[in-house]
Amino acid sequence: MSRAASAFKVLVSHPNVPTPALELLRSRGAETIICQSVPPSREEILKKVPGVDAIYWAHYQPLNAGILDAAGPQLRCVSTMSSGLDYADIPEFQKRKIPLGHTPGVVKNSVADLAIGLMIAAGRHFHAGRTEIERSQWKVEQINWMMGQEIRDSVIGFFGFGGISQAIAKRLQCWDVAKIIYHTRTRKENDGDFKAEHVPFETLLKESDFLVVAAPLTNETREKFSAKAFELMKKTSVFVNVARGGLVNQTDLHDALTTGKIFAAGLDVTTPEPLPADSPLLKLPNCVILPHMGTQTMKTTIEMSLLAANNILNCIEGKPMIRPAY
Ligand SMILES: O=C(O)C(=O)CO
Repeated sequence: MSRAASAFKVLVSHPNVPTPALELLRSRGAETIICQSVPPSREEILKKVPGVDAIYWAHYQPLNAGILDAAGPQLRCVSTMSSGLDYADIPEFQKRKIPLGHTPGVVKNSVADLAIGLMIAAGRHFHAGRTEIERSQWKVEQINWMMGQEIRDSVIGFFGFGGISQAIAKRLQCWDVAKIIYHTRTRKENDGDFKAEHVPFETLLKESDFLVVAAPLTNETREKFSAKAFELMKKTSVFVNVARGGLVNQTDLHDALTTGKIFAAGLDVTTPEPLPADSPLLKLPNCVILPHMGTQTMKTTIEMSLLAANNILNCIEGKPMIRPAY
């Protein structure tokens, strides 16, 4: 264990941060100031944050100038406990030269597992099938009932080809897929490891049998999947989003699912979150929706929490963050 830094204060924005991460911070000299509200209350954060050396941001509320101003000029660093940073005002951190860390990498396995679950659940009518049982509509005598899409012999397309997409591609190596294609701004050096091919966005849309979205939400990717995109996709295609709801125009997705432009969708992320219980998307038989639980396993949550703590500790101890955001 490295030398304990002199005492410093860390504001922890959520009471459920795993104990190993809190113990790690304390073992290296941190006094942890833990917010108790669930869901986190901005009022409590603003009350407790003045004077801290570091902020451990463990939820998805805006992380912006308001929080940095309230913390004060002694603030040395912030780490989120998330991979995505769409809720953080990164330019504001850059302007103030405050290091910001996050937790990509460690999320890839649990999100990849869930994405494959969604590919199958949406492609094979898990939601509609369950509903039919509840409605006593189990039509097992009909040979063409609940016909779904198979992963075998399919073209699997990825929008984004970072850690999560690559973890999915790695898992699919033994699923007898026809081809793996992906679209990113630039070609990935290691795509050959996954027998994947870089293609233009339009080709991704036209050729994918399963299209998985696993890219950050930025100004460039916002609503990238709208009517124009769904129009180009195969009528038999399955659309899966494990990234952020904001990459999709949900009204257009609803239209694509109800008019047969695409076959089905599996979503772990929506806009807004939580999705209102009366959302029209929830009424669709060909849409499987989960409450943003890609990283919800104990193993991954602990890994994320430790990485966030280590980002902060590195910074306090004068070393580069393990996963800096910029
Ligand atoms: O880490 C993230 O950004 C997540 O969305 C967790 O599911």
